[in-house]
Amino acid sequence: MHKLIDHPCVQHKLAIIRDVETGHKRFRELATEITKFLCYEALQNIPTKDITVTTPVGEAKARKIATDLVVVPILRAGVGMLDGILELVPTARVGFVGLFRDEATKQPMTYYERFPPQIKGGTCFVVDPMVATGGSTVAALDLLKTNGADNIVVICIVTCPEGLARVNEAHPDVAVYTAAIDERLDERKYIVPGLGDAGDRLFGTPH
Ligand SMILES: O=P(O)(O)OC[C@H]1O[C@H](OP(=O)(O)OP(=O)(O)O)[C@H](O)[C@@H]1O
Ligand SMILES: O=c1cc[nH]c(=O)[nH]1
Ligand SMILES: [Mg+2]
Repeated sequence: MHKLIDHPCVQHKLAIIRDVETGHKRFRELATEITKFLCYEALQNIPTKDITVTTPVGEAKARKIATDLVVVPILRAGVGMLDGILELVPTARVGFVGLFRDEATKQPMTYYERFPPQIKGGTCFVVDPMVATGGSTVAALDLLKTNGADNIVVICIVTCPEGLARVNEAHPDVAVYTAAIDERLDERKYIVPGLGDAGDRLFGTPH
């Protein structure tokens, strides 16, 4: 399952973050701003509990979030989405998956994993700006599930049909929230038109 967030505010920011002229400072700011909108949408279906609060005037029926939230950025580029989620959900816990895509084989290589115990029973948000072949996302989801997570949502900024199909085939229970579903992958397995190398654009490293 996937959900494309087509809201004008998201699409306006997406237009700027895609632009090759946008530098790393503005790119980082936009990644945070876009992530906040995507996270807001992804939070729509999290468990809540009914409570009663006493206002100065009377008793009000109310709802509070009733799940532990764990954000899991995929290093490195996923870190660019962490602040946006934490601004929206400051109490979220944070786990990390370190993965990079081998330049030659395009296969994800895992170099780090660290999760809080609340991935079991809580709601996990895996964040990475790009779901290209989907290999990195599937590897992160495999790791999380092996460690006991069973309620996971993916938030990305740009994906493509191939990546969505791969994630959906391996993990049909996981919803992917995205600001864009682009046309295709090129011969280097970059998303076209995409936004280039998200990690390099976020952190100002040369590609
Ligand atoms: O869907 P895939 O085909 O697996 O590609 C997407 C992955 O590639 C990028 O990371 P990269 O390997 O460049 O690592 P980095 O974040 O350290 O730059 C991106 O941030 C995803 O993690
Ligand atoms: O288009 C792409 C594909 C993989 N990783 C990126 O950063 N961008
Ligand atoms: Mg990169």
